[in-house]
Formats: sequence, structure tokens, C-alpha cells
Amino acid sequence: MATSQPNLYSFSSTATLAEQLRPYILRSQNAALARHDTFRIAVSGGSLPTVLARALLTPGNGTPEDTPQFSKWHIFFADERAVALDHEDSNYRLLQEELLHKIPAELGAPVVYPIDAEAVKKDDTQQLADLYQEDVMRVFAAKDSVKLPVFDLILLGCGPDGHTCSLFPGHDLLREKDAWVAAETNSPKPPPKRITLTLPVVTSAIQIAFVATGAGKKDIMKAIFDSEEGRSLPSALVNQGGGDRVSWFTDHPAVDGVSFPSRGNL
Ligand SMILES: O=C1O[C@H](COP(=O)(O)O)[C@@H](O)[C@H](O)[C@H]1O
Repeated sequence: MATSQPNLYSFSSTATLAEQLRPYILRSQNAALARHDTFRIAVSGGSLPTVLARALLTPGNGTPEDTPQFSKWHIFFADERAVALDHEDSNYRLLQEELLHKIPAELGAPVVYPIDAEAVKKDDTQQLADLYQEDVMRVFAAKDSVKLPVFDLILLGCGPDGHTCSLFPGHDLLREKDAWVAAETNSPKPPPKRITLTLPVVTSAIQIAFVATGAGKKDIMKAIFDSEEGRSLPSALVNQGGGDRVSWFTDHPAVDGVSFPSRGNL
């Protein structure tokens, strides 16, 4: 467990949040490119892709540091629903519509890793998770000695129940120690069958950012940051495992009444 505290940033609007998320992501990109000439990232579905697109597709100042170099990006899904890739519940479809299809050609095209569409048809969620883990292993050149993939950045949402990825409160998956990608077959939020990165993978990332906006998140934010009972919520477990590598990008309504002491300055 990390001893440091997560950073909690709050902005007056989603537009301002997106403006600040952009340099955060690009700093992470630039550091990753300097380290290994590639940017390995995992993204969530839900409300995240819209904010992400706003952050990344707004023209910057034109310098290389302020430009997404998408041709060097490898994009995985932090979680995915076990549905066809063009299904309305698909996180891949959502990311395509919000971001991928809108990237200007001159910024290059990322390599994107959707789930295996054929395995979805077989209705075998465990196989789907295993195949996705193999994709992750290939990109991280994993040998038996490699314990965990270290993503450069993982972008997360937080549901009103405190779930993140497809890690739900009270589920056994929260105790998974070995698998990198796991099957969830009883999600309380539809659709029930999903795959998800596991907690050890999420908390091993170099940087981890949550985006949580709107008054609908206020109660769960209080539970995560201000209450003892909230300490076992999946999003709180990410805070505990990631410490100051975790940053929360919120708007004012989402943190109304939250008294967590160390709100960072970006
Ligand atoms: O089901 C899911 O929900 C979470 C949270 O979504 P949000 O709309 O409340 O931001 C999301 O992060 C996850 O990827 C998705 O599958």
C-alpha cells in the first residue's frame, strides 16, 4: 500500500477540466516517449471518452510537447463489455465515435486493442479475458519473469457506486492477485458480462487519472475521500495502491462537501 496521498483537482467546468487534462496526458506521453519511444495507455468507457476527446482534439500551441503523437500510442481498454464491437454498450465503439474517428490525419493513428470479436460470439467471458491478457503480454513483451505490465497511463472513471474499470464493490475480483485481465460475469451495472484490468495492474501504472464530474458523483466522492466505510470501495483501493501517482480530475459539483485535505495544484 502506498503511503502518499492521491491528488484531487477540481475545476469550475468540464471545459476547464479538459483544458487541464490535456497537459497532464501530454506530459505523461512525452515522458513515456523519452523512456521507450511508445506510449502505452489504458482508457475507460462511460463518461471518459467525451472528456478525453475534448482534451486531445482541441488544437494546442503547435509545439511537439503540446501535440498528441498518436502514431506512437498503444491504446488498451481498462475494461470492456462482452458485446459486439459495434454494440451500443461497447467501450470500443464509444471511443471510436468520440475520439478515434475524429483524430486529424496529420496527428497519426494509434494502435488500438479491442476485445476479440469471435470470442464474444462464443459467449465465453473467461476466454475473452485470457485473449485480452495475451494482447497485453505481447505489447509489454512479457516473459515469465515479468510480474505485471506497467502502463504509462491509465485513465479511469468512477461509477456512483464507487466501481472503476469493471471492478465492483464487494466482488471477489478485488482480491485477484495473479491475472492481469479478469472476467466479470455478474456486473450489477448492465451488461453483466465484462472483462477488466485487475487491481494490481491498475495500481502498477506510472500514472493513474480518474475523471469524475457532475453532482451525481458527490456522495460517492465523499465516501471515497472522507469516510472509513468507503475505504473498501474499488476506487478507494486504487487510491491506496497508487498514492500520489493517482490524480482525480473533477468538477466542483462532484466534490461539493468533500473535505479531503490535500487538493493539489496542477
Ligand atoms: O460501466 C462502466 O462504468 C464506469 C464509470 O462510468 P461513468 O459513466 O460513471 O464515468 C466506466 O469507467 C467503465 O469503463 C464502464 O465500463
